[in-house]
Amino acid sequence: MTLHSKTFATNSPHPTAPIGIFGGTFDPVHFGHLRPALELLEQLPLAEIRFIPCRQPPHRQVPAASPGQRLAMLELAIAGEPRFFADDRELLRPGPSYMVDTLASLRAEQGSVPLCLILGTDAFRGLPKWHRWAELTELAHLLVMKRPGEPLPQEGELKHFLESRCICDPAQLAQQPRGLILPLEVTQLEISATRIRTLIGAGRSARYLLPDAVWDDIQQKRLYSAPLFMPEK
Ligand SMILES: Nc1ncnc2c1ncn2[C@@H]1O[C@H](COP(=O)(O)OP(=O)(O)OP(=O)(O)O)[C@@H](O)[C@H]1O
Ligand SMILES: O=C(O)c1ccc[n+]([C@@H]2O[C@H](COP(=O)([O-])O)[C@@H](O)[C@H]2O)c1
Repeated sequence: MTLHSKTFATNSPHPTAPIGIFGGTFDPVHFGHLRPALELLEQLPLAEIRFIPCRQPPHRQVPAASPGQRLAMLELAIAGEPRFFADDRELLRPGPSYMVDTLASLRAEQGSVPLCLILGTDAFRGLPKWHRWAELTELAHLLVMKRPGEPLPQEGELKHFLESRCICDPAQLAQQPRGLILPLEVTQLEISATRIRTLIGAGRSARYLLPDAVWDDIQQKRLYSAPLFMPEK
């Protein structure tokens, strides 16, 4: 397994344009990640989107594919979009992949450039279980993408957290480095990595749920097809 750091776009025509940060397990990456991310690039004043696969998800089982396998699939998936980048910082960091640590390292590199953490509504609703979650908006804005069957919180502390920071105008993201929440409508694709792993485990095809290059890679390496699939150490 070879992990490597990529060089990121530093010659953007808008050096202070916000950077999108899309964290996930990406086990595997699929069109439910890629299509909404492209729509955010088109709709918002973002310079780029960095996909950051986590090494050890804090609140779920160890991923089925290894860090190197998940990074390889991600790189295949984003190869054709010049403003998508894979960032392997969480894969290189031992221990649980806490997002607050990731955002702190990005903030140290980027100074006052606005950072926008991209989340689906399911991940947003789980936010109070995240490590030092209230600090996330001290480091970044949040972009919350609607996900099928996953409404925004309607009560409790998260509703208050959302309402006290919620904006409607995307232009505001570029005017301050952190602290705002923008809920977004994206094309609703009811695709999940869990469903893809289940299909493959049952001997069925996952074609057309993810890029062909990723599907070819999965087949070539026999990922997810138990009992043949042995995750790389
Ligand atoms: N179909 C989708 N539409 C919108 N957002 C999505 C979709 N699938 C995943 N996301 C968002 O992408 C981020 C990373 O998700 P993740 O890598 O866990 O994918 P997943 O499909 O939810 O995986 P799993 O089924 O293994 O939990 C999360 O913020 C999640 O809300
Ligand atoms: O920081 C945390 O405590 C934390 C807890 C749960 C999830 N996350 C991050 O949220 C992102 C989506 O997680 P998941 O489990 O939906 O793939 C991914 O980047 C995780 O590292 C982060």
